[in-house]
Amino acid sequence: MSLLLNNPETMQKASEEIDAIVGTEHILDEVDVTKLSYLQNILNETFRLFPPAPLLLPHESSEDCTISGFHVPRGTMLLVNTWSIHRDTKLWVEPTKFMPERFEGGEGEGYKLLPLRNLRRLAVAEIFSSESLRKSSTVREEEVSCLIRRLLKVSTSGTQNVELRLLFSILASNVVMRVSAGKRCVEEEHAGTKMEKQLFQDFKNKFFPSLAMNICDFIPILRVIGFKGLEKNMKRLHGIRDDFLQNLIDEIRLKLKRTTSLKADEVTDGEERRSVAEILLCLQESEPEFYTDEVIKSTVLMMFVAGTETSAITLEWALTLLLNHPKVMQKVKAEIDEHVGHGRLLNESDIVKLPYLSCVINETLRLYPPAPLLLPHFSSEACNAGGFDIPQGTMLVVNAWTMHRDPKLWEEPNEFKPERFEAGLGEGDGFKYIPFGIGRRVCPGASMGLQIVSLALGVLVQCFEWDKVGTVEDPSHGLGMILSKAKPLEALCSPRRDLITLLSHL
Ligand code: HEM
Repeated sequence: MSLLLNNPETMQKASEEIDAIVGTEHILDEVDVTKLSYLQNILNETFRLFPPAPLLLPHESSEDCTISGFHVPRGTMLLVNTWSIHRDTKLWVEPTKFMPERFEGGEGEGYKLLPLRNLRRLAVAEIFSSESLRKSSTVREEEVSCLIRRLLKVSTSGTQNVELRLLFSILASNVVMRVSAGKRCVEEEHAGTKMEKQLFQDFKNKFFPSLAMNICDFIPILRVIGFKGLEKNMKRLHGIRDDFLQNLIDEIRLKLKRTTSLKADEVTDGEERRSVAEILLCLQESEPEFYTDEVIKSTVLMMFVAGTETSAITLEWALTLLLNHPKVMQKVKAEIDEHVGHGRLLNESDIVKLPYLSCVINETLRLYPPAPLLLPHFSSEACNAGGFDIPQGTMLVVNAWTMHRDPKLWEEPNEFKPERFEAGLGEGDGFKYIPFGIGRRVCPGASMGLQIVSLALGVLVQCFEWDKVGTVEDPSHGLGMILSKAKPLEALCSPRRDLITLLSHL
């Protein structure tokens, strides 16, 4: 009540909601309360700012356990400081401000009320570690083989013009979906059918909201004043995504129950590869308060959204650049022929032996970083960046695109010259080349993204002859927060003669 008295606009908005939903015919009752989402946001925000039990009640660990990386012996008294979690600047935008709107669209229900830093540590240790990456290599190799089979099917009768954007997007989405949730986004049996396009479009609509939604991440005021019915659309989208993700994890939970009652350590130590959702569901058994369904859904969602288009777009740009630079294409091919040969398909363990292929991918990411403005960052304290005083709580947008093409930092910055990466990046060069961001919020999936792109590009060059459809493949890019090619890539493709025998066995 005190907060409402001090915030008359919020009071007004709450009373308008009650008038609209309850009306003046009867006194508001408990059934009405469930329909009053803004009122509930006010309560959530009040609990966040003034939790009645800021230290919760002391808990005693009944057995040895690990909480967020800390070993907690049996019989330890545990105090949870809700007050500081709820006012942590790394978790909340303007945490001391009373803003019930922050809970709109379900935001804050799950992971935001949890220590995100710990979740990130978990992500790095369990999901993106080199061991997890190694275990998921078969997924990437199988999906790349699927792509090759598709290309082979259309091109065995002779050189064919193929549209690659959809194929690359399906490849990346299937890999990320299998790694995160254990199943494909589109099954191979639907390859090339209308059903495939429809299924994939449905997937995209769920996880890649329109430009309007992205714009509001960068210009938050648009959320408050409303932008093209944005608030309504976001709520609708949140509902659709949430149903999809909940069904997905319920399905996995059921499967886990049916098969075995594995414990998390058995799951992570074993050789068998398990999806991220499966690992988290097993951890849920021992730490249900931390690994809630909300946390699991958020983690899987984050992987879909951040991992699929970025990888697919990089692959599309890389092949575009190779088509426009036949000498570079030739050099990549020669490297693969020398180190892998024609007797077997290139696999992930070959990538370290292909430094020039890596240079091509680095140079692609320099010229066309898929997230040219990275993600918006927020200054948790006042600082000075590049000579500018940045007050605490400022939204910072880093323009990686400009840095990657700055003539003070790069020689002939607009030229495609993979050789510039041959000597590796020197100390401090990391700050001028940031396709994955840098620092604490650096992309945790960078290694996985690089593996997807390197493997797919390497195998495409190893198995097929490629050519442009016209004289030059148009390198212009579209508008948006994600730097995709303006015109989807089409190319002429035919199987390499030397590899016909190998390809016929795929
Ligand atoms: C070539 C492929 C990729 C590129 C270029 C890329 C790039 C980026 C960039 C620029 C950011 C923001 C960093 C910042 O603002 O400082 C980011 C964040 C993120 N990326 Fe990637 N990414 C790629 C692949 C992946 C993959 C495959 C995954 C997981 C499956 C992934 C998961 C994430 C996540 C979860 C975040 C958010 C991290 C946070 O907020 O702390 N990315 N990525």
